[in-house]
Amino acid sequence: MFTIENIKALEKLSTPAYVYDLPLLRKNISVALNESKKYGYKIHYAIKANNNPRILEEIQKLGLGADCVSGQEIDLAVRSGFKTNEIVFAGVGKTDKEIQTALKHQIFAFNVESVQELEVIGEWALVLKLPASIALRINPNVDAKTHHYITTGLDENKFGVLSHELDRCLEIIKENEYLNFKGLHFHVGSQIMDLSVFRRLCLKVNEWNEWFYERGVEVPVLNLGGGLGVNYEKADEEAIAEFEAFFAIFNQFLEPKEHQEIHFELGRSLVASCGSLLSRVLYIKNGLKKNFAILDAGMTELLRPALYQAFHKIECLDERESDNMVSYDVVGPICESSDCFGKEVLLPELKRGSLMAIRTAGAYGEVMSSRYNLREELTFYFKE
Ligand SMILES: Cc1ncc(COP(=O)(O)O)c(C=O)c1O
Ligand SMILES: N[C@@H](CCCC[NH3+])C(=O)O
Repeated sequence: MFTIENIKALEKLSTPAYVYDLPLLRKNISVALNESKKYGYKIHYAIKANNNPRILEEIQKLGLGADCVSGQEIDLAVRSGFKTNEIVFAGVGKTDKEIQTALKHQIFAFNVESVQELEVIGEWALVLKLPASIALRINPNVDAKTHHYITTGLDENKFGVLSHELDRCLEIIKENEYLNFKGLHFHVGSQIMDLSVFRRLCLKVNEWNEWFYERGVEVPVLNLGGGLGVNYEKADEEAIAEFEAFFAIFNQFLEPKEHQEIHFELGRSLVASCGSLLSRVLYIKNGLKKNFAILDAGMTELLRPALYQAFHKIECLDERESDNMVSYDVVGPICESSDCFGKEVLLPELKRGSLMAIRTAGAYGEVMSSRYNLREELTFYFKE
């Protein structure tokens, strides 16, 4: 059960604030590492999920690599102590400056998403006389069965090199002595709860792997991306993601060649459960049709419910059980009707000042916050 007793300066707790449970973070990641190491797999942490310096420090110490989507993220990863040769860089719109940053740091691999991008990386590598390791991102047309905004592996999605352009990519790599072919990259989506999606991914990866070997091209690394979902309903009971089942699927269905390395880029499953957004009730408004609990946090602090109609468990920390349970629409203060954390949420009777926790907010929470409406800076607490 979520408690905040350990947080220092509890009386002075200012809200809205993110609170991160570091022991839970460490436990979650150690399970992920143990399960992945059973099969010799390597994990890169997808920094986009949460780039709070304290979280990065913890994750880096545990020995994960980093998966970045911008030059800024690469710089941050390096400053946070991640090894440069354990950093991968994806994204369909890498700028020249970002490519130079990645070259300068000699990262593990560019996950390349188009022919033109590959040409530009090649040009900069020649100009700077710095080698670039290339993993080609292939879109395997596997339905991730998740929200359509976070589905990335279908033919209609913008990600990855088109299959009929792979031969051209191999030519470009062959012609440029500064480009080294490192392997293949796949990522079909996020918050994937149906694990059969990963079985289907494996079957596609096997076919593509074969395609390269048939052409006499050795593929040193297969990077399967991330996407493992978390249980937002069972914030405490299932705080550790299904790493055992996840990695076992790849072990069962993937057919790597000898010496081929298998990498993953996990974000959400590593950090979601350790974060909660704390907020206080500003006002209660008992309407004709609905009761509204108006919080001091809104979509500016946690965008996921407004953007994806995502569910996050909402709890009152002052009183958990009551004979008098009331149904509330839990909303924020922002001038948007989508600024709603949950509709008809059954909670003990709330009052002005009630302390609330919006759970499983450690991934894509703080990083997606904004200052819209000129909101104040967020504050943070850490359970040590
Ligand atoms: C290329 C890539 N790798 C890794 C991730 C991390 O995904 P997740 O947080 O679902 O594990 C993402 C985000 O969806 C991504 O776009
Ligand atoms: N921002 C999304 C995840 C996107 C993953 C990045 N490709 C979420 O909050 O669920």
